[in-house]
This record gives sequence, structure tokens and C-alpha cells, in this order.
Amino acid sequence: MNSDAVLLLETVNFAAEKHRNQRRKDPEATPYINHPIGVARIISHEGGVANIEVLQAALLHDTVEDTDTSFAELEAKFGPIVARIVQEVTDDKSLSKQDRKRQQVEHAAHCSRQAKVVKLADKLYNLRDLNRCTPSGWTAERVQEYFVWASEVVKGLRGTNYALEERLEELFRQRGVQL
Ligand SMILES: Nc1nc2c(ncn2[C@@H]2O[C@H](COP(=O)(O)OP(=O)(O)O)[C@@H](OP(=O)(O)OP(=O)(O)O)[C@H]2O)c(=O)[nH]1
Ligand SMILES: [Mn+2]
Repeated sequence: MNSDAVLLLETVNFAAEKHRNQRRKDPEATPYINHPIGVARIISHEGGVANIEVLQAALLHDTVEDTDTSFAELEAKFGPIVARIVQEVTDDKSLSKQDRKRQQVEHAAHCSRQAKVVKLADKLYNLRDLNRCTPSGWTAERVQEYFVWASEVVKGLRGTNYALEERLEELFRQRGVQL
């Protein structure tokens, strides 16, 4: 009964309920849950990682940052390993946006391997999303700044997953951003 398939369905259902009222910032206001599902899918399909806790953490990675979910709730429901990975990839919302962005760059290299895989896939998904369409209200300069900042974060994540890093490098190269 506690097979990986059952656990994954339990996890994606939890994330879908938590993100149920959220939309992405694209003009079509895509359901937010498409993002965590897509991040988990990048990890398995492109990264070749089948570790259940990493995939669960990917599905849950924005629940604490963006919904009323607590780490205690994640730990009770999905265990300490999943809760810890989500904690590692969660921004401290009490900080200013500028400090949060700086912290991600500083913390990237000190994350666990599992958290680094989630962060690589999160950035890969978001950069592809920026190439697909511009979020409502974003200028071309803001998009380019996101690429530059993401490259600073990815620098600290190198040596974790060759396939994901290769795809990220190609996106940075297309934007003229040096990794
Ligand atoms: N590219 C893109 N991003 C969107 C869209 N809708 C929502 N987002 C989210 O917005 C975040 C990036 O926007 P920012 O302005 O830099 O950050 P902010 O949400 O904290 O203000 C990402 O959060 P995150 O996943 O927590 O990652 P991170 O960027 O904070 O590391 C991303 O998932 C969209 O349509 N396109
Ligand atoms: Mn995310």
C-alpha cells in the first residue's frame, strides 16, 4: 500500500489542494500546480533522478513559501527527509526581496545534493517559462535580470546533475549570460 506510486499521488494531491487558488503570472494565468508538477517531471524525465523523497520535495517545494503550509505539517505527513529538502529550498519571506535573492546565491553551494537537484529543476522550469512568455507586467530588462540572477544561483549548484546543468548552460548561452 505504501508504494512509491501511492506516495506520489498523495503528495501531488496535497500540493494541488494547497495551491488550488493560485495562478502563474503568465497572461493566461495558468494554474500554479503546473509548476511544481513540471519541476518534478524535469527531475525524473530529464535529470534521470527517481528518488522518491526528491520527487516529493519537488512537488511540495513552493507550498511553505506560497501557501499556509508549515514545515511541521510536511514533516507529519511526508516525513523528516522531505520536510528538510523543502526547508532548504524555501526563501525566508520575512526578508526583503533583495535580501532573499542574495541569500539564494549565498546558500546554493551549502545545500544538500537533494535540495540542489530541486533548485536546478526549479530554475530550469522558470527560465523556460520566461522564454515561453513574459509574466504580466514584466519588462524585457526584468526578464534578463532574472536570467543573470539565476546564473549566479546555478553557479553554486554545479557538479550536481550534468543533464540539468547542460540544459541550463544552453539557456544562459542563448541570453549571452556567462555562467
Ligand atoms: N517564469 C515565470 N515565473 C513565474 C510565473 N508565475 C509565477 N512565477 C514564479 O515567480 C518567481 C519569480 O519571480 P520573482 O519576481 O523573481 O520572485 P517573487 O515571486 O519572489 O517576487 C518564481 O518563484 P520560485 O519558483 O519560488 O523560484 P525563485 O525564482 O524564487 O527561485 C516563479 O515560480 C510565470 O508565469 N513565469
Ligand atoms: Mn518554484
